[in-house]
Amino acid sequence: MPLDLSMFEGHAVNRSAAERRASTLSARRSVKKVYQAAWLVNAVRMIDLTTLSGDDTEGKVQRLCAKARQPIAPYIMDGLGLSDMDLTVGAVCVYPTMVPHAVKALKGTSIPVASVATGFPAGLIPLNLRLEEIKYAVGEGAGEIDIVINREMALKQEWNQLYDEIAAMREACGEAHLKAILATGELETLRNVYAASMVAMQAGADFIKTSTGKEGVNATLPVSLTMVRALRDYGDATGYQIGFKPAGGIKAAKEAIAWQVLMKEEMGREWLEPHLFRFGASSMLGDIERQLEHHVTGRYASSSRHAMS
Ligand SMILES: O=C[C@H](O)COP(=O)(O)O
Repeated sequence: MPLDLSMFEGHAVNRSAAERRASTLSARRSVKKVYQAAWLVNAVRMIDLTTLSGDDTEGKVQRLCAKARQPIAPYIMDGLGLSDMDLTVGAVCVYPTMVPHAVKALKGTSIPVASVATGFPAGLIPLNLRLEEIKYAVGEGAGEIDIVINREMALKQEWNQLYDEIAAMREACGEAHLKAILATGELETLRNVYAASMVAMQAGADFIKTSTGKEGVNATLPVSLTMVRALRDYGDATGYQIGFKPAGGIKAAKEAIAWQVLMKEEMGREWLEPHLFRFGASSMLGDIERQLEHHVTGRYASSSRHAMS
């Protein structure tokens, strides 16, 4: 199916309105304190627990996968009355050459392995190599592929070319899910963010994702609101449900609540499930565990920089 430009051409996004709306998503106003622990546990189910560093090793990936299998210490789960719950994160996200290590370490679980691909994070290698990288990661066992879009095409508003590239990536993924990283911090305008979201969804993305975590500006609430409105408009027009993944710089438990409030208010409860929402985060789980520990014991065993009050 060719790209339908009418789904986004001429669509204006008012930045200050998006910023105003995002600033009212304060966790304290929308989530009663007594329910915060439940929202934090739900956030854990939706984390793509990530390591994307130059010094990644098999051992580091094994430790990450152990945490993915048991994200919250058993005594905290007991204290929450959740000792029977088989809580895991949503996925583990790694570089392509780390996929076999993650697949091995997650054997026997239903936790998917997500791999970045297509020349992450800049994507500035020829398309045939980007497609080969997808096929390599899928061949090694990745069930989810996080691709990066070509920012030059988005900045020049070459939407048909961008659509063709993402459609080719979709095909290279085969059965694997495709998450399209827009790198919104590099797209200059919210109008470009909205258009790129629409192009990615029309080209077959299962999820749209804000950032690689490597841009100067990564996930923000106003940009997320723009993307979520795009996926809502796309759903209204086509009937398809597309997932959303904010990623990059999300570290604090209270941020996990703010993003869930955004999804609940804009999309409804259904978008608070791992098949339609993920947090891409390398360090947020640690703060969530500290806050849950505090909820159970009334104290922090280790110092927390991100108290929820
Ligand atoms: O996709 C996930 C991001 O790369 C994670 O970014 P972060 O390390 O800032 O949490």
